[in-house]
Amino acid sequence: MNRAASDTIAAVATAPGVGGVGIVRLSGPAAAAIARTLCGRQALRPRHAHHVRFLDADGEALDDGIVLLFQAPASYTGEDVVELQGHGNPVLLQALVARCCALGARMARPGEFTERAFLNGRLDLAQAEAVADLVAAGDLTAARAARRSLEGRFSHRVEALADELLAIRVHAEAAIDFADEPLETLGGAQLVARLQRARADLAALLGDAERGRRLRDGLHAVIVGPPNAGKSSLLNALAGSERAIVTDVAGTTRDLLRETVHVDGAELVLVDTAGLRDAGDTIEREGMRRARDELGRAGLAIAVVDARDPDAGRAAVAADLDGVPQVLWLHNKADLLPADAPPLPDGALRVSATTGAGMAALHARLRALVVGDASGEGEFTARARHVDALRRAQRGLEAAAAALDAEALDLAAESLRDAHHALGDITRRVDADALLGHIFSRFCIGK
Ligand SMILES: Nc1nc2c(c(=O)[nH]1)N(C=O)[C@@H](CNc1ccc(C(=O)N[C@@H](CCC(=O)O)C(=O)O)cc1)CN2
Ligand SMILES: Nc1nc2c(ncn2[C@@H]2O[C@H](COP(=O)(O)OP(=O)(O)OP(=O)(O)O)[C@@H](O)[C@H]2O)c(=O)[nH]1
Ligand SMILES: [Mg+2]
Repeated sequence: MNRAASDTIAAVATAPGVGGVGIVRLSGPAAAAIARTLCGRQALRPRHAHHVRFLDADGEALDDGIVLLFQAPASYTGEDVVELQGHGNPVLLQALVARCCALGARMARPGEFTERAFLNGRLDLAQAEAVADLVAAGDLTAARAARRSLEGRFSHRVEALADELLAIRVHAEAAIDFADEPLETLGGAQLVARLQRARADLAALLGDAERGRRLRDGLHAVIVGPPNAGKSSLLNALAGSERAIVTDVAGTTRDLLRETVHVDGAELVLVDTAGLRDAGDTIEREGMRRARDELGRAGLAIAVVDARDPDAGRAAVAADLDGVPQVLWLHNKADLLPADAPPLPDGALRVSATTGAGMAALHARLRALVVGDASGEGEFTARARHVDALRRAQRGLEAAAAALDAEALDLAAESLRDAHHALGDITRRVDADALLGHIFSRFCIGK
């Protein structure tokens, strides 16, 4: 496999705009030569910080800064990498990139450094995706989870399972060659037991990946309830700022108001909506229509009712909650309740959006709804792509188990292959050659 790139890429690696320091990164076979010319030096010592002047075509200094050379393969991309660390002025940094291009580099596409790291085997595909997730993480918990994926925690579990499926495939393929014999004599019981274990491992991995996906993508939570229940006040309390207009007039909110909030490390895309009731002018009715529309796409409904008359509130919105995957009932305005208030229905929470009472318990519940109750350990980020692949693998293993049950070995082997390939799609490290290698090394001697 020779995927080594022949061209050298350049880009500003730091965020756009003015900063203390700005970095231009080069990667590829000409990176070191370009850097030597640009810095006017005969040689650059790898992994050594040289303070130099970055020179323009006429030998004039563009800037002064630090140059760093990472020699292949010990670099981020696996190629020669050079960093030009200059002053954080975007005009200067662009001029440095232009100078690199004049000396033989070309502008990098978005993600191309990490793509090269993947193509050179420094990262697998899931790890490369985790780099983007780490950079985009909205808080420390999400960043920690993305870092675990980047370190390979998710990939290692996928690969361990892929290895086990490979072994099961090898066993099944071998048994096909002796199809005249009964499956029992070919270790059929062992095969079934192994497959059973793999299915359990896959189910556990799928659960963790689904939580990882929610950690990354956030949960789409729609706040609904009758007018004046305190929906907009709740949005403001969760957002920590006065985003929505709050008044004591029923029917204040009409438009949908969207706000991304982080609750104990879990991301929620909150949507405030118009109060639901059988009244209102044309504008309010359009607001309610939008609220119901939004509910149809929600992963969670946060149903807010007035704690002093929760039954009326529930009656007003219950019909609209059909089909919403999860519903959290909030009895708001708890501060106005008498001390001897009746007990809450199961799963409901009492809060006060204005005093903050009960908000800590609400945070904990929301976090659990997003990422589950699992302890912090083992958390990693995942993407919809990964969850889809794991589901495909799950369907393959189910089909394989059914085929084995019917002693249809050919079919079982085919489904096992589908499942194995689905896992391979996640890291893109499993390929046909690996299977062939295993099969030939184990079964072909003397045959
Ligand atoms: N200045 C700077 N800071 C940075 C990066 C960078 O590229 N440049 N990174 C960019 O994402 C992140 C760090 N990631 C990196 C990953 C690998 C290597 C690297 O050179 N790896 C070699 C050597 C390993 C070693 O000696 O520890 C290797 O893996 O062989 C460098 C940075 C965050 N901070
Ligand atoms: N005492 C008390 N008042 C609250 C609480 N939450 C909201 N309110 C008050 O209730 C009134 C209505 O609050 P909003 O947040 O506008 O209610 P809403 O559900 O968004 O109402 P609509 O947008 O009209 O559907 C305001 O006067 C708030 O100050 C609470 O927890 N305790
Ligand atoms: Mg409102």
